[in-house]
Amino acid sequence: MKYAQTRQVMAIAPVIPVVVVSDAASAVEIARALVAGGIRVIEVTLRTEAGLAAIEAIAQQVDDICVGAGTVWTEAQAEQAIDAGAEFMVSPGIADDVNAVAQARDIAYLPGAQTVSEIAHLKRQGVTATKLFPASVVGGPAAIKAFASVFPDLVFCPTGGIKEDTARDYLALDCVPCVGGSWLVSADAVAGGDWEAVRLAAERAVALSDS
Ligand SMILES: O=C(O)C(=O)C[C@H](O)[C@H](O)COP(=O)(O)O
Repeated sequence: MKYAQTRQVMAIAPVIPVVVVSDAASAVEIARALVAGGIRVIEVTLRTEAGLAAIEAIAQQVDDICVGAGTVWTEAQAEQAIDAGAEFMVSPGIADDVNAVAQARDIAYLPGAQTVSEIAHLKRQGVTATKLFPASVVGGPAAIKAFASVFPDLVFCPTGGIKEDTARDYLALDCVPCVGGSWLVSADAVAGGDWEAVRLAAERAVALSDS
């Protein structure tokens, strides 16, 4: 069971941008803008029809970015995402079937958890890194501190409700190598094709790791 890859993905940038795309072409533009701003990782959610095609297009057309699939709930989705070129997978909650695929295919995986019991379940499955979702609702940095006290060997990627101005509070915790968030790629920027706004948001996100 190898989960070292998950921590490698979490070490790429202080933020894993979570994107919801409506077409593969704009996904490629988004990924290029993120790379131009210094963020070399992207989580494309499978919440839209275009998600898989977007992962494939980014994997084939954008250099120097680690592309992953988000909102992965089923074994079939996991297999399809990996076949499309996903290098990591993320689920908002526990999805044991997806975890089994991640282990069988030796790919980085960040399953979500909300409670101590869910984190304990994931730990029993061999998971050493979890997405905490929705982080702001679950209790923010204070909650993560409390979770970390009973799971000192785990790391967290809090996601959900985190913005540019609150990310630093999470990243200040030793057990939080990165956060996830959709704020870098706003719906307005995508609708207007404003890739420069995405690049600038990525640049500001990189700066979050400066102490
Ligand atoms: O689709 C998934 O797999 C999710 O778990 C949900 C996303 O991670 C959140 O939508 C990001 O949260 P926001 O930054 O608050 O928008």
